[in-house]
Amino acid sequence: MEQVEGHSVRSRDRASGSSSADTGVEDGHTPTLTALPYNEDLTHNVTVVWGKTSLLIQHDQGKFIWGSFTTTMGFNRESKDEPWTLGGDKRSGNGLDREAANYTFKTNNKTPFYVNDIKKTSLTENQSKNGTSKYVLERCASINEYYDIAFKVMLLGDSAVGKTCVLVRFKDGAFLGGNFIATVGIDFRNKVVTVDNLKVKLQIWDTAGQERFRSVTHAYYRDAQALLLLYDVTSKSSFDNIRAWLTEIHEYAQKDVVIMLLGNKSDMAAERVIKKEEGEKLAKEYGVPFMETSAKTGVNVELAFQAIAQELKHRDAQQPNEPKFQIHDYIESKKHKTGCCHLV
Ligand SMILES: Nc1nc2c(ncn2[C@@H]2O[C@H](COP(=O)(O)OP(=O)(O)OP(=O)(O)O)[C@@H](O)[C@H]2O)c(=O)[nH]1
Repeated sequence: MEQVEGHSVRSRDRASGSSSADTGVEDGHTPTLTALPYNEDLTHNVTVVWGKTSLLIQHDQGKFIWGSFTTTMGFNRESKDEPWTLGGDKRSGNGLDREAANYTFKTNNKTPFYVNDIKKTSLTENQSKNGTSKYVLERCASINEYYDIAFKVMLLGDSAVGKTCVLVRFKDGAFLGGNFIATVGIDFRNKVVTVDNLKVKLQIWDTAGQERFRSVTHAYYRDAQALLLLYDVTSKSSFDNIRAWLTEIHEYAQKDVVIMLLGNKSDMAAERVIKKEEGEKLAKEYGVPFMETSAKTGVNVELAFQAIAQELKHRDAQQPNEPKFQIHDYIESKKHKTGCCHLV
């Protein structure tokens, strides 16, 4: 059976290689998919029930995350640009997660809104001076989201290059600062992106960079349709090891796997030891697309995954006489559109 982070399987699924019916079970919830009528200016009364996410994480990842908690919302929206990310605020847990309360949300979201689970400290505490409330949307962002096709993507690279942070930035729009906690083994998150009006689910596997987990992660290579290979622009060894990673990839991955090289932590200008040109040169040598990213600022993170989704979708739908999708051109065209400040 397909391993599901928590999302229903509704259609063709390249990630599992099979076609599956809707299981109806997502993130441990059994969602009720009753569409609420669209209202330009919806106000939702939400009952907040605390503690479920901790149970979920315990179940999903086998660990209890103590000391912090964030809002979790189950909802449906057309794209990640919909107006739900009202701001970000991570706080320490202080026992409030045993409380229950009624909060009111106001939104002009155009898509039906489903509430499965909302966690927060206190609404009054989080009301900013101008009266708007702040919420962090995490984990359930794509709950209930329909998709047409799915692919497996893997994040690879040395320990501490920022794989988990890049994934969290892409999935939740947040940065995991603070103490570094190395990934143990392998973990994954799903995210649905839109490519030419098609919903493409990316099942993204976050691997442990530490050598001792290598044999575990090798087993997952062959199922991946795309690999994001990361180095840290402030770490020469992580850059030097890219060649070894590519050798492993050629040994264990599918022959036609899509590979993209990412130089992460581009925000750390003062500590940088690897020039952007060096990354470009290496990528060119191996014929793979390249960009510098920052999980901290978000620069190019979305673009990297979007480009992968584009490439995979086009490959899947490719007709024999059709010209191939040019991922390099796509990246360059999008980079230029983001303007001066997002270029690296
Ligand atoms: N400044 C900055 N720090 C980052 C960035 N990405 C990650 N970090 C930090 O780098 C450290 C390692 O990040 P992780 O994402 O946990 O690294 P990883 O590659 O998943 O590590 P493993 O799980 O051991 O393979 C953390 O302390 C992050 O906060 C970034 O883009 N900029």
